[in-house]
Amino acid sequence: MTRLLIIGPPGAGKGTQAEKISERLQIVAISTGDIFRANVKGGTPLGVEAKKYIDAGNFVPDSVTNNMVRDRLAQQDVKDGFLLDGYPRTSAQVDALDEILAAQGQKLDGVLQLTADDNELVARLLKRAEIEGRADDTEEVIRHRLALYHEETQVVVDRYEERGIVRKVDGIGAIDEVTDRVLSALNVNA
Ligand SMILES: Nc1ncnc2c1ncn2[C@@H]1O[C@H](COP(=O)(O)OP(=O)(O)O)[C@@H](O)[C@H]1O
Ligand SMILES: [Mg+2]
Repeated sequence: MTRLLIIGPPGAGKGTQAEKISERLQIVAISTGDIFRANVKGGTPLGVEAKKYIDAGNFVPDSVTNNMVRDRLAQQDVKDGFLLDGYPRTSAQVDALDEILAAQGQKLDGVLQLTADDNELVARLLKRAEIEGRADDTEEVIRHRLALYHEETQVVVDRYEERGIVRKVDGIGAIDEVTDRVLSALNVNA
């Protein structure tokens, strides 16, 4: 049973690496961004609410996001472990996740921090925009999301660092190279 988070700025490769880790460790990867985007696409009430924030590169409010994660972590497929991608992004979300897990008698095993410099991130996201056409992958919105990461999410890393559970991985390089680094940081044989 493994309970992990992957954290890093937009474009660091969280989604890319989360897929590899979840396959290798046989745990479910949960991306809050993907869940929101699916709801936006499906026109659900949650999606309609979330869209206003996401399109502008802002965070969906903590209360909405925390409730969504609480519901998701109550599902059966999470029982063998999980890898959260894109959550928590604020200090209040760290508290909420602690509460959600404590209520189940659980806690986090590790936090994987993926790093890359801003210029690399912008370049990757502009390229992703060509492929996926995400509404929040324009240069202006990307810069705003990076600023928000530095302002709001760096503190999340700091809080987990105090607990001594952060494993930092350089996200620059070929995808497979980064995966090897990630797996060795998790003490998994590639
Ligand atoms: N190691 C890498 N080198 C180059 N491009 C990468 C790498 N990892 C991911 N990418 C690309 O960068 C973009 C952002 O990756 P993604 O996994 O969606 O990041 P995040 O979920 O952290 O925002 C994607 O288009 C992906 O193909
Ligand atoms: Mg992502």
